[in-house]
Amino acid sequence: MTPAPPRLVSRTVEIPDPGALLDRLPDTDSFVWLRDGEGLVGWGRAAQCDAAGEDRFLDASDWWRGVVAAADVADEVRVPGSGLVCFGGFGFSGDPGDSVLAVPRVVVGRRHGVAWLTTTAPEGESAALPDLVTAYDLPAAPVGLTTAQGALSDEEWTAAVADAVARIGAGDLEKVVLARDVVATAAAPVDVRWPLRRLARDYRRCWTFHVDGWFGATPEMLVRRERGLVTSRVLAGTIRRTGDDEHDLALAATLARSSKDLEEHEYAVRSVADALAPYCDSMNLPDAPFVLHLPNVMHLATDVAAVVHDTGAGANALELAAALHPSAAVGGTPTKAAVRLISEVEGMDRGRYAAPVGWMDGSGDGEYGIALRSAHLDGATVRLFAGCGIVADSDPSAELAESEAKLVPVRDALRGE
Ligand SMILES: C=C(O[C@@H]1C=C(C(=O)O)C=C[C@H]1O)C(=O)O
Repeated sequence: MTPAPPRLVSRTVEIPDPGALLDRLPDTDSFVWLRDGEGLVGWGRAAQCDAAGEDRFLDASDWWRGVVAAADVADEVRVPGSGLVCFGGFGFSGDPGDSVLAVPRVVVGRRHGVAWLTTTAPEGESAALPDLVTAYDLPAAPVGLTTAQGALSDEEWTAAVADAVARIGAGDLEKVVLARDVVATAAAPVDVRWPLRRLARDYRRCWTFHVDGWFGATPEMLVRRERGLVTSRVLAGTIRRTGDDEHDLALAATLARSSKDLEEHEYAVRSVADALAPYCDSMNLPDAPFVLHLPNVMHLATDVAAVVHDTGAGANALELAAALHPSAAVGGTPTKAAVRLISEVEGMDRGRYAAPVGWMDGSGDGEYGIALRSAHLDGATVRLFAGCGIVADSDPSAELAESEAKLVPVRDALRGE
């Protein structure tokens, strides 16, 4: 049961350039969605819906529709992300599926150079007036970090990959994405603003996020809905970078021609296109993927675009995310068989790793990324996750190396300068 929607009062005003948005964040209960200096940061909770189970997305979306219908909103900026907004983080699987949709008390946003401040409070309570002038002390670096294996040892995980390859060979399924976790422990509680700053600085083409202790910098946009235009960035097919630019370019060319990677990519694009089709018209699917260069890896990437049926009453960003999750990029093909195999062989609960994370506004516009290159912070413990698409000719030790490369962003972000 989701809670009855509260009546919220929300005010948005344009503000002078607030500088780096991450510098405005206090150290408690923050929400972050940033790419290349733009996006939203927030803190405090004016309202919250906890959801779980198979219906977690649609329960949360119904709650949000109720909140929006009851709210008193004045928004002088009127762009996607201004006015009333919620942040959401969702469980990967429906069991237990622990998820949240929360409305921050304060949001500071920037889009195309225009900045705004939104304050929201339950009716009858006065809104928090934030202090955007005081610079906070710089967050301290994590101290005394040690790293340990997660649910499976390296040997156990490569054995699970080999098992999955055999199942694919036997015709049980075509592709499955298997993930592993690694646990880092610091000597004192970690201030999430430290890794967030590093990720936002080093991974500018990714979306740096934080909701409820789940943070990371994802390169994969599950769905963006902006005034009725729907886009999705599909990734699948990966090569590690070597640090030698010339060699990396040659590797990128190999990636663009690799039949294993192209096949894996094709599954992922098809799953996104099929899932969006019932909600959208005029879909544009590029003929061939491009190579996305990130500091740690390169991916085959395809940007899918479409127009949502009936902008006003049509599916909102969260409902589209619900239709898309789990895509072949993080589940596999066919989805049901892949998700079953994941729960059989991974030996861990993914929590919110590889699930939708992002924000949505009162018009249903928003962005939900896939929570990859991510971790869960709980006090002094950080649990990092990474996974790989396994197909018929996957080599378990190469997949282990690929998962290590995908752990690099968060690992590096936790290091001191
Ligand atoms: C599962 C992850 O990444 C996904 C798997 C990829 C692959 O197997 O090539 C590439 C990008 C993502 O879709 C991860 O980063 O943990």
